[in-house]
Amino acid sequence: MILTVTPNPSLDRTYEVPSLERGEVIRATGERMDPGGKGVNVSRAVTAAGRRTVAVLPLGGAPGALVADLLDAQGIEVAPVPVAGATRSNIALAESDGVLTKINAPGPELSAAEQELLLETVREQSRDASWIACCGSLPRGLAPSWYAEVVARAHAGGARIALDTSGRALLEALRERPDVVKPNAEELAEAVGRPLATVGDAVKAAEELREMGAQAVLASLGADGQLLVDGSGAWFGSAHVKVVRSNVGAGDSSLAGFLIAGGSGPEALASAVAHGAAAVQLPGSEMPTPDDLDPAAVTVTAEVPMDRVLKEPVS
Ligand SMILES: Nc1ncnc2c1ncn2[C@@H]1O[C@H](COP(=O)(O)OP(=O)(O)O)[C@@H](O)[C@H]1O
Ligand SMILES: O=P(O)(O)OC[C@H]1O[C@](O)(COP(=O)(O)O)[C@@H](O)[C@@H]1O
Repeated sequence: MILTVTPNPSLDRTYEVPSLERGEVIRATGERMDPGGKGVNVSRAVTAAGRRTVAVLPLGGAPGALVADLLDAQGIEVAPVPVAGATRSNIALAESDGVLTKINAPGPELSAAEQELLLETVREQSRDASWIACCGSLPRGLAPSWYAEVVARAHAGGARIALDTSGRALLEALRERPDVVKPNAEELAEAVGRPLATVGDAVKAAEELREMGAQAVLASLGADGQLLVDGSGAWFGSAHVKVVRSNVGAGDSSLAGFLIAGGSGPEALASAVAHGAAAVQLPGSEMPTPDDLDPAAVTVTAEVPMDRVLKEPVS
């Protein structure tokens, strides 16, 4: 079973708009609502793949009830932690030229009792988990060391941990040696405090995260593909994508693909790339089913193109 932990879930609202004009009334041409948050999306993708997952998440207020209903409709097993504050709503504005603008709300502050209940729920649900995926930003109330504590507890219980977060929450958790971390290019650049211009820059940054404690780094580089750097070396994976519809949740879909395929090595990287490529061709944060995947379009190589200039460099 793959357990996911999303301390700050969301109701994701996507509006399709012709283009963004500041200060104007913009009429949306389409809208959709998805249950969101990075771990929630991992659970949606794992469920879409026909594998068992349980999603632990705080839920509160009317948006929280809606997230619960949407997850129920998708057949996702949830271990909810009831909280007094309302679950946040995150907005994505998808322009017709493919540019996406996101507004992520801070979310409710968790009280001391709610924090304790969240940790206790993670502990209870961890019993038959082979992997625990801890994903997304931390809500107010949780200390930046929160994920570090979850990693330490999971390892003590014999589970492996995948961590997808950023900033201090990521840096503090590295000391507990998470089995895999999944930064995107911006998060990787922020973690090492340097810009990334080439694939080689990303490899060096990933190696630095390993020196700081990560056992493996699955770095997603948007349109440029993905890198896996672990104790035995580095691999680069990419896939041809015809039309990008929405990249919301593409990283989450990738992480799910990686874990479903065992969570280590080049085959897991290939699955991560296939899941990311499929996700960007679906609307909103819809997660791919096996029928959406095109493994033949994926290339994985140990000959990492170190000098390749990134299409989406991070300055
Ligand atoms: N514009 C794109 N074209 C092709 N593939 C993409 C594109 N954007 C994302 N992907 C695929 O989805 C994966 C995850 O996307 P990325 O933007 O790196 O992650 P995140 O959603 O975490 O920010 C990428 O590594 C790639 O495989
Ligand atoms: O916890 P954060 O960093 O605010 O991110 C939450 C958002 O991330 C998502 O999981 C999307 O993930 P990506 O940013 O990887 O595309 C949304 O569902 C959610 O709105």
